[in-house]
Amino acid sequence: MGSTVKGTQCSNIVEHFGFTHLSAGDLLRQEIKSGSENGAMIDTVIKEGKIVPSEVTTKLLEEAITKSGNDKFLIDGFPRNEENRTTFESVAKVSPEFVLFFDCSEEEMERRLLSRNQGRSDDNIETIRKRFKVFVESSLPVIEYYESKGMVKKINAAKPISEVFEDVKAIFRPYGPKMKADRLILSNLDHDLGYLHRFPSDFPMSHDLGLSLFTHVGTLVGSSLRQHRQICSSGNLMVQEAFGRLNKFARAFCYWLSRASNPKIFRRLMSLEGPNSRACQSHINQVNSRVQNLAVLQFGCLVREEHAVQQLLANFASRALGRLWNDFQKQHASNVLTLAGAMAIVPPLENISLKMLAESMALGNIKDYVSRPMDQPYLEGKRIKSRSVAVPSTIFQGDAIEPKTGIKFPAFLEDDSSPSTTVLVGMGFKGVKVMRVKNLDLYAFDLQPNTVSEKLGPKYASVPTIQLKDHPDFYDDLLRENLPMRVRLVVHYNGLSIGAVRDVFESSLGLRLQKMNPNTDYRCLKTFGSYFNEDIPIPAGTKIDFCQTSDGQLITEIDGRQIGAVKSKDLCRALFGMYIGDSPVSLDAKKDIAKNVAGLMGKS
Ligand SMILES: Nc1ncnc2c1ncn2[C@@H]1O[C@H](COP(=O)(O)OP(=O)(O)OP(=O)(O)O)[C@@H](O)[C@H]1O
Ligand SMILES: O=c1ccn([C@@H]2O[C@H](COP(=O)(O)O)[C@@H](O)[C@H]2O)c(=O)[nH]1
Repeated sequence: MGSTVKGTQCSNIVEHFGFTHLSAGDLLRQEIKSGSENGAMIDTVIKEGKIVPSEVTTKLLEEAITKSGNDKFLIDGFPRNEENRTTFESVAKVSPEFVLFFDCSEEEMERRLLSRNQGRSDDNIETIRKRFKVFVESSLPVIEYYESKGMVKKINAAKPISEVFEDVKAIFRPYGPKMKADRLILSNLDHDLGYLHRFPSDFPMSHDLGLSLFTHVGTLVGSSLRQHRQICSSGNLMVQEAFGRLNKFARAFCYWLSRASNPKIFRRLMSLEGPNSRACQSHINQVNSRVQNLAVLQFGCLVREEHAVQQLLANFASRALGRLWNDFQKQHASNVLTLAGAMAIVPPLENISLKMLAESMALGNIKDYVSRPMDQPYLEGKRIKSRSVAVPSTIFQGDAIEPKTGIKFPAFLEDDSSPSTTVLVGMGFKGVKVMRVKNLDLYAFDLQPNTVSEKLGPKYASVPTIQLKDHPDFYDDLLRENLPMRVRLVVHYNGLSIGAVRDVFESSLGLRLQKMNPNTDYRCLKTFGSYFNEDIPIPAGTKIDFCQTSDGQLITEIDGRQIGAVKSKDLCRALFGMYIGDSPVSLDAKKDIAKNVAGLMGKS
């Protein structure tokens, strides 16, 4: 693609056709901001309008591909030269389905880039002209190569954005969510009863299979269960309730499945990197941990086994979990009803949103369970103790709207279904100058439910919720335990500069650090401040996230993009102390957080 409209059109394509957008230029710019060892070199190359060495860009793309969990990618602004192309193809062992070439005159490109106004170091006339030269010398030969293979689709990019997108849509339509030849076969909860369900032939089998299932499976489970006379004919209310939960859980599971385990990615990792590679193992571990959590969530409350129906359900569930892993390993279309069987024994979770259920299936390690051969009774003779991972109905069940500003905070962070998923436990707004910057006084506080229960549950189990918010040690423990947590600030007026944000944080954190530990190493603060680069725009609506990891890193993100990370437990404590420590930004919000944390620990 030429440099004219790529980013703009890629956003449209992603929205309509569900690809993962990987902009090589964006990945390189992120690398500069992350302060990595290659950062300075990349910065110089970009300012010169030249091309970064292939191995650097290829590695960044590979990492992003692995991380995405998707199998449909829109690679933007790459390969820039023949060497890029051959390096990527030899590493990734794939070539593109087709190449989009946006055609536009240099004058028009120049005009657009000069008015782009995103503070990019290469949006100046000298660099732009150098980039044009590099494009003709190095990038055009790549286009010619793909043209010789009949893979280039040319689009007139001189037209207005919406008209360009009409042409783009015509090209992408055949690649959108669409039925492939294969069919998904769903067997009944119990094979012995001989019931088999097939999806209709127009059932969509795209990369977002799970999301489509999300809508289909509810009806399907219901109809399948109705045929399961042995269980349903009794009209037993308890059985109906169990199936209601099963239905809901199956749908939540499908949603989760679509985001967490992607057999194609897994297969690719297996073949490219080998089963023992780090990437492959980390993917396996991720899925393992979710399966583990699923098991805990389901079997943790395996109650009153003497009841025949429960025994039957437990039996289905036990077999189903074993199959889940085997299906995943064999890249079979998942046997959804079998999986649904795993949902049969569930705690009463009616008030929790499907998405929350899906997202709460995380954490843990199930290596010793998943290696069991298929159909070996999965949990026979084993009782997993409940860790109460479900998010209670006392806390935010969906997106929460901060009442004074109308700004929405997600109950879960949208793009994260990993074990580090945090849930919203509090919001704060003061409407007056906080930390001397009025537009930064709105925030949300997120915590990871399982870790909270695990670390604080034992100590505070016997303390009534009402007392918890005034308990002298409670907030200290929250701050001391290195719990994964996040504060999201939302800029709610225009006109705030990143420099002002840096200044207020530097001075507030400096004071807190000094109070906490007069001998602290202030270099962490300097490093932290250095991430707030003057050219980062922060208009109203910008989200600034501070995340603490369990190993004491403070990660700063702006609109989902990491701008820096610094490892310092003191700095983490100082930062989160601003919200749940002494003299917090909002005392009400601090107390709300305590109440919701109590909920996460299973208190009502
Ligand atoms: N069809 C169009 N008509 C007018 N302006 C457009 C059109 N498409 C994009 N623009 C504007 O042109 C500028 C550059 O677009 P964009 O950032 O999408 O280009 P790009 O190809 O991704 O650039 P680069 O390769 O430098 O990252 C933006 O300010 C965008 O709003
Ligand atoms: O594969 C790549 C992609 C980009 N670069 C460098 O980054 C800038 C900006 O790229 P955009 O795609 O326009 O955002 C580009 O001029 C190159 O200097 C690269 O080296 N390799």
